Amino acid sequence: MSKVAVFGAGSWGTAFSIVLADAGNDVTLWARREEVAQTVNAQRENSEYLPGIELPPAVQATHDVEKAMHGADVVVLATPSQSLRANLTEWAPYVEPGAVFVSLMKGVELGTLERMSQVIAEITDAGPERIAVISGPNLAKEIARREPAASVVACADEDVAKMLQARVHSPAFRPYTSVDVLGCELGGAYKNVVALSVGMAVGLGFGDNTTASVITRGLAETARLAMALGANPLTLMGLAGLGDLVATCSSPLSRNRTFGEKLGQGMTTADIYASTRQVAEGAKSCSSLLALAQRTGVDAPIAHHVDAVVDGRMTATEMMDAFIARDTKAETD
Ligand SMILES: NC(=O)C1=CN([C@@H]2O[C@H](COP(=O)(O)OP(=O)(O)OC[C@H]3O[C@@H](n4cnc5c(N)ncnc54)[C@H](O)[C@@H]3O)[C@@H](O)[C@H]2O)C=CC1
Ligand SMILES: O=C(CO)COP(=O)(O)O
Repeated sequence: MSKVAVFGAGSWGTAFSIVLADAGNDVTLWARREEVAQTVNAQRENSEYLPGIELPPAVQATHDVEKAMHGADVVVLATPSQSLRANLTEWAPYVEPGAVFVSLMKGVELGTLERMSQVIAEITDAGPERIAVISGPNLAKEIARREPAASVVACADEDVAKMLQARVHSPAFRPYTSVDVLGCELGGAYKNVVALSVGMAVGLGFGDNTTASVITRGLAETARLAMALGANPLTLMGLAGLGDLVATCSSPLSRNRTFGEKLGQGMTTADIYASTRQVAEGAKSCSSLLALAQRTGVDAPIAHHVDAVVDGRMTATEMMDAFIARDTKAETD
């Protein structure tokens, strides 16, 4: 059996451990808090993040980094994007030589404006053939319940993408390969920002015309930036683009959409942070994606307005009014 180390025992790290175990891997799940690792091992459940889901015997949790890394040829990273740099700096000395990194994270680092694959490359000595991304319409709770879903495994080296595809293909999880790491990462990070604005529309009481309009213009904005940075446009039409955008913007399970809904109902960002432990990546990545768009010379009205609402400089109502009042133009511009 092949061993995979999963770092981050939150919703997605835990749910993805189930996929890996179902696909025939031996999984060591690293938890930041020792008591979480102990509970997982004793009760076969991560009661805080995935209550009611029984973890298969092939998933063992630990708080010990060295133990988690030992013998693992694949290292899966599922922490919040903004803490990855600090986390990986601590973990890098224990990585097995030649191990492949897989990012499950959907954010862009504040300040550096780096995607997670870029942060991994900077902190470790791994080349692009050792850095992959898995991204798609994969809400953790549904994946943990083994509801059928597809996803994309992207790596610049297609053979490595195929190797990982085989390692994560389970009875309920269907992975497709891609070599477009950048397109997958930007699709994953941007859909969170769009989901925030869709959530705001829902929180304000608007219906499906509004949300469909925002989703569609969100896809146009994502594609504009991703293509300017070199992504394959077809990636944005695929599972890591449109697929994830639709899942996240439609689902009450999405933390980003829920965060937006609360903003739409008038809660402040500080109040929302105080009300949950769960990460909503878009609330930070709206700033980094906006800065990336500005640096690239790309128009990003959704990121611009979402950033203003999250930062308390504008209300959700003012954002929706501003969307409609913008200078008119051709749809395909
Ligand atoms: N939950 C989901 O449905 C999906 C989430 N993702 C992505 O996976 C990544 C992780 O998200 P979730 O597991 O959902 O988040 P979560 O909020 O459920 O869990 C976050 C995990 O990170 C840990 N953590 C928090 N701060 C930390 C720090 N400073 N250092 C180390 N660990 C820290 C927490 O203890 C927890 O284990 C995010 O980038 C998210 O966008 C991707 C696909 C699906
Ligand atoms: O990325 C996700 C689904 O693919 C999960 O979205 P949220 O982080 O908004 O819950």
